[in-house]
Amino acid sequence: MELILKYFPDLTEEQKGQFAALYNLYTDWNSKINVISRKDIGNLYEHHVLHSLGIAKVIRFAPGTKIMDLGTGGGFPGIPLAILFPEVQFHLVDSIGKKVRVATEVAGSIGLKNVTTRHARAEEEKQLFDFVVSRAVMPLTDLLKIIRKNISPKQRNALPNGLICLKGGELEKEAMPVRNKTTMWDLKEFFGEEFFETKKAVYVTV
Ligand SMILES: C[S@@+](CC[C@H](N)C(=O)[O-])C[C@H]1O[C@@H](n2cnc3c(N)ncnc32)[C@H](O)[C@@H]1O
Repeated sequence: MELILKYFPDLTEEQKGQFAALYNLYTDWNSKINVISRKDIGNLYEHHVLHSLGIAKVIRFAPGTKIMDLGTGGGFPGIPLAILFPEVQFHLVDSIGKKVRVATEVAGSIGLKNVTTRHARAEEEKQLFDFVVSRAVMPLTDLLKIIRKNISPKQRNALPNGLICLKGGELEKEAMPVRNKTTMWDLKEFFGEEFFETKKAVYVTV
């Protein structure tokens, strides 16, 4: 929790309470439904919460922005981002129902009003969004094929609408989209912990 304050010092008391509550909630839910590797639960704040918030270091979403988290699992990166941006709407989608249930229960327990969840394949989702975010779901080019239909033509942020993904060191092997403008940030520029040494945020306009 101190780790979140180290990089996001301006949190309100409500946000601090919400981030602090995640530890017990995820420890409890993860013992019933596996959404985080069990040996990694002790690293919840560094490997999952702070990692998710890497997206907030590359873009500050404007109030009213609509975002889909594709393949959210237990709620990453959607739930940490929804805590940080209470005026932004997050729609968390996953094809595995019991994982979506964890995301729904955690969001409800901490009183998030800006989160909706859906048990579906993202291919079935018809709503429009300004951005799609995603962590550890599928290669960029596959994500782009699925979300082209979901990106709103209306712009309300400094960065044009598109896809923002969290990626690990495997990115070198991945094909980069050629027709879209792609920007990459090393998360080690923002976060000093060794875990972030190879982690990247990738933004692709759609
Ligand atoms: C490795 S998990 C990552 C979960 C979460 N994003 C995280 O970082 O903790 C990948 C998730 O993507 C979901 N997924 C894969 N393909 C999907 C699709 N086409 N539509 C919706 N969810 C999908 C899986 O069900 C799984 O929960």
